[in-house]
Amino acid sequence: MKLDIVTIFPEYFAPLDVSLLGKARRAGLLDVRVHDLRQWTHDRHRTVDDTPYGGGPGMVMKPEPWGEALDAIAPPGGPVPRLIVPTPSGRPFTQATAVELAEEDWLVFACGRYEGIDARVVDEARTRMPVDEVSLGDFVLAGGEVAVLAIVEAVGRLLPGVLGNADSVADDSFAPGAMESLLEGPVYTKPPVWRGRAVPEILLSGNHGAIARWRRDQALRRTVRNRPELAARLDPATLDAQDRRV
Ligand SMILES: OB(O)c1ccc2cc[nH]c2c1
Repeated sequence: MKLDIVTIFPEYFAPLDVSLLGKARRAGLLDVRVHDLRQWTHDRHRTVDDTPYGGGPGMVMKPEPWGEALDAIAPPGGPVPRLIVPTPSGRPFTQATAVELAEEDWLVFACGRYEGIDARVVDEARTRMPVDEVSLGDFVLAGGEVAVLAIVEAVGRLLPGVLGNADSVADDSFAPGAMESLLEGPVYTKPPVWRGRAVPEILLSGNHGAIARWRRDQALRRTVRNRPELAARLDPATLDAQDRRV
């Protein structure tokens, strides 16, 4: 998968050189290019923002540098990427979104700053590529960079070969299939007793069927407790009276 990231803070993406994603890049599974938006400015101050039409606080990112950046990265008439634009006003980014994006060959990320990017940039981009404006949640960051890091990690870990144990993806919270709308339950490792707290006996039993049932029950309990709106989506048959009580 090819990723192009456009930002005025390229240094934000140093973390993409470490851990899983760093290994994936070195293994050739991910081809990540980070671009400084200011390379597409032409004035002495390398200006990327200006005051908002209609008044109001803050500054807005100018369309010209973005237009030139997208033209340079994905020349019109050439191969077409999927443009991802993090914004607090975007559609919710979920595990299902990550799974969908992991199927793409080429993603371009636009990191907004200030009050956002001039709306004509996305409008114009939509005439020649798919554009997803996405939000990580009902909170506001100072720009799109942290959101892009999160999205790149959520998508990158789904690519074949990136995670050492591909099975763990299937057990993710929200993973399509058995775990959809379910939170992962608690996990344990050695020692068997730590500060007087023992690992649940069932996990030491070797009874894999019983362990699977216990884990699902724990996932259901945690989902009912922490995300009742997700639990409400579950088939009632999978939630018995005891689980609903948690
Ligand atoms: O919270 B966010 O995902 C986000 C994304 C982009 C911009 C641009 C300025 N503030 C932003 C916040």
